[in-house]
Amino acid sequence: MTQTDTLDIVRKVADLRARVKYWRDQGLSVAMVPTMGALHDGHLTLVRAALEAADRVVVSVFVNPTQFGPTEDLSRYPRQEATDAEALDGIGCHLMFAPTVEEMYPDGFATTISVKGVSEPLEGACRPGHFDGVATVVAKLLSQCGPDVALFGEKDWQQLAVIRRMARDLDLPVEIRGVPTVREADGLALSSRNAYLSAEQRVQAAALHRALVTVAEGVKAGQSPEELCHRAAAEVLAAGFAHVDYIEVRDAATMAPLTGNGRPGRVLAAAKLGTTRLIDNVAIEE
Ligand SMILES: Nc1ncnc2c1ncn2[C@@H]1O[C@H](COP(=O)(O)OP(=O)(O)OP(=O)(O)O)[C@@H](O)[C@H]1O
Ligand SMILES: CC(C)(CO)[C@@H](O)C(=O)[O-]
Ligand code: BAL
Repeated sequence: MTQTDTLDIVRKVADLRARVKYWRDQGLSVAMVPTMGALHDGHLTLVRAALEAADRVVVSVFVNPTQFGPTEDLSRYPRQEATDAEALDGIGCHLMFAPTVEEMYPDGFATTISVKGVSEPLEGACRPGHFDGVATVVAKLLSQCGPDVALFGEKDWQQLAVIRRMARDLDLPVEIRGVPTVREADGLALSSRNAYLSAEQRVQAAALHRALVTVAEGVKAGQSPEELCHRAAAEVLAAGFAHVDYIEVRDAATMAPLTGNGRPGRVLAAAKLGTTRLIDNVAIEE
């Protein structure tokens, strides 16, 4: 098998496995960054961290249909593989794994991974079945690639918590690493879905992060989380958002309500700006 300095693209699980075996035979370590493509600087930050973490980096680009609800944006989700490949090549990524839906879910596919507890509230409650789709596809990607380390963004904090739980529960031989959220100058978390926003909405969008920071600071100062979250939701609506799905303070690892037992907390939110659903979260500093 040849090994070039430029990015290679494979679409078959067998080809991914062959490439990883080739690297393993040379004693090289492997990192994986799962994505749904439409890559932005948040993704590229994960890839740069992966390049620091291992000798070889695989980025998967797969818009996973099973994590989208029937009324969600699967058909209009941005797809731009050529641009993604160029961006990955430009920063020294070694391999892009871009399977088809048939390759990932062949006829007769019948298995779902469901992570209880941590996947149930917040995103799990708003998007029924979403985390089953995420957990199942991430388990498959990790099994197909067999990396030493897999990197995920803290922007999707609950997703990271679900994946950590799954990896522990299934004894997956991989380190799950979180990477801090990359933000625009006004605080908006980079997200592929930001591409849906109009110029006016793009300005309004920063209100979500501002509201989360206010809640986190208030909780740290000893104010009531319920009152803070209630006020934050009102601020977000006043800024132009159409609907707040949730703004809540939770245990950072389990997503259970925070009980003041000294465990780290997180403020998490999802809200709709026009038809675009944005999510974000911030830490409650100790
Ligand atoms: N701003 C960001 N900072 C850090 N990581 C990010 C950021 N945005 C996305 N990621 C991470 O990149 C990985 C792939 O995410 P994904 O392809 O869904 O992109 P996205 O921008 O989150 O898109 P979406 O609009 O679907 O939320 C995930 O681990 C996600 O948490
Ligand atoms: C982890 C993931 C790639 C699984 O499809 C997706 O949920 C995402 O991009 O965050
Ligand atoms: N970044 C999370 C993937 C999703 O919203 O489906």
